[in-house]
Amino acid sequence: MGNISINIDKTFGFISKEAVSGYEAAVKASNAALHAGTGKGNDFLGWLNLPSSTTAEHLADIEATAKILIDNCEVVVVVGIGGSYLGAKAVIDALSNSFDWLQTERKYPVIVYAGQNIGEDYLFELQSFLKTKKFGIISISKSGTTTEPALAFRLLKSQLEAQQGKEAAKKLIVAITDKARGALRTLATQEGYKTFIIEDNIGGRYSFLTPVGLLPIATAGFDIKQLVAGAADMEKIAGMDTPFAENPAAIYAATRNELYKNGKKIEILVNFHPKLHFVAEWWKQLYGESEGKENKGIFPAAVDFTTDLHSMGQWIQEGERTIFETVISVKEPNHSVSVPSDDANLDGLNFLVGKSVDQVNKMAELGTMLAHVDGGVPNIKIELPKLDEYNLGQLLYFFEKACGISGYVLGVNPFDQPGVEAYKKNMFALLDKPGYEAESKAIKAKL
Ligand SMILES: O=P(O)(O)OC[C@H]1O[C@](O)(CO)[C@@H](O)[C@@H]1O
Repeated sequence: MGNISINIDKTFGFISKEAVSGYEAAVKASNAALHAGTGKGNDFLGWLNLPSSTTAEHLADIEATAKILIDNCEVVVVVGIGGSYLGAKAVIDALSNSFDWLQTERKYPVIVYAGQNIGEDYLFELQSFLKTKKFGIISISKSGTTTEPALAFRLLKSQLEAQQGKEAAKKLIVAITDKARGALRTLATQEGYKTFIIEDNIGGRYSFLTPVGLLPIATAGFDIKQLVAGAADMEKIAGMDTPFAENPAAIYAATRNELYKNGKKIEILVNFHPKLHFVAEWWKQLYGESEGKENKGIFPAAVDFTTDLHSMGQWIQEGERTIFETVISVKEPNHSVSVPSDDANLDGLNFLVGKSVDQVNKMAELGTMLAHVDGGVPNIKIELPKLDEYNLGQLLYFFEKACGISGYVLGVNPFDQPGVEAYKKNMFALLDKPGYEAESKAIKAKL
C-alpha cells in the first residue's frame, strides 16, 4: 500500500542536517509529553489515539446515519465553521470528481456547506437552490454557540420544516455537538434529532476523525474505514517507538522549527492538484490556530500550482526571502490522459505526444522546486502514493501529530485559540448583544 514520506534534502542549502538532527531530543520530549499528557493543553489530547481506538460499532453507527441521509436527500448541507467543516471538505473535495455537482447520475447526495461565512448573498442563493431539493442538514458546532453556523442553521432548519413538515424534517437533521453544554445540544434534545458527541478533549481542528469529519465524508460516499485505517497506521509510524530519522512527523516538526529560527517566517503549502485546495485550508487552520500566539509562529499560507505560478509565482521566486515551501506531491494520479498528436502542431506541443498529462505536471513540479530553491526558497516534499481515503487518513493525522510536536518545540500551547475571541467580542458589542452593554459603549466611542 505504501506510506506517505517526507524529503527535506532541499532545505539543506539553508539549514544544516546537523541542526535538524539537533532537534532530536526536543522533538522526542515533545512527543513524549503528548503521549504522557504532561504538556500544555493536555486536556485536549483526545485526538492522539483516536485512530486506533475508533471501534467498528462507532463507524457502523455513522455509516447507518449516513445511509438515511443518502437514501432521503439529493443535497446535504454541512453547517459548521473552522474545524467543524474543514476536515470534511478537505477529504470530500480531494476524493470527489472535480465536477461532482454537475453529475446527474448520482448515488450520493451533493454536499454543500453553510455556516462558514455570513454572506447574505451566499445564504440567499443557497436557500434558493434548496427550494426545489430534497435536502438534509448535518449541523456541527462543538460549542453550539458559534454565531455563523447558528445563524445558518436557524435559516435552514426553518426552510426544511416549511418544505417537509416538522416531523419529517427531524429525521433529516443530524446534530454533532458537545455532550452537555451549548444551544445546539439543548435544541437537539428538545427536537429529538439524531446526535453524535464531540468529546470535550478534542478541539475542532483536530476533529476530522470524529463524526465531525466522518459523517459528511460517509454521506458523500467515501470509505471512512479506510480513512481511519490510514490514520491508525500513521499513529504507529509517528509514535514514540519510531526513531527520529524515520518518523515523518518528527522530521517535519524539527525542520520547520529550524527554518523559522533562520528567518523563514512563512510556510507555503503547495499542491499540484486543485482537489487538494481544501487540504491546505484545513492545514492553515490547524497550524495557524495552534502556533500563532504569544507573538510567535510561522504564518501558514497556501498556493495551488501550476495555477498560482501565474499569479504568486513571481513573488515566490523573487520576493522577500522569508518563505519556505512544503509541497504535497501525489505519486500516481487516479486516471490517465495522454497528449494526442496534431498534424499542424501549431501550438508546438508535438514533443509531448504520448506523454501523460501527469508527466508534464511532474516536470512542472520538479522544475518549480529547483527554480524556487535556486531563488532562495527551502523546500520540503511530502509524497502520497495516491489520492485515496487511506492516504488522506495518513496525511491528515501526520499533520496533526507534527503540529502537536511542533507547537511544543516552539513553546506554545498548540490546543487553544484565545485570540479568536477578540473579533467575536467586538461583533457582539457592535450588534448590541444583551450582556455586552459596556463593550458596546466603549467600541462605539472609537468609531
Ligand atoms: O465547533 P464550534 O464550537 O462552532 O467552533 C468552530 C471553530 O471556531 C473556533 O473555535 C474559533 O475559530 C475554532 O477553533 C473552531 O474550529
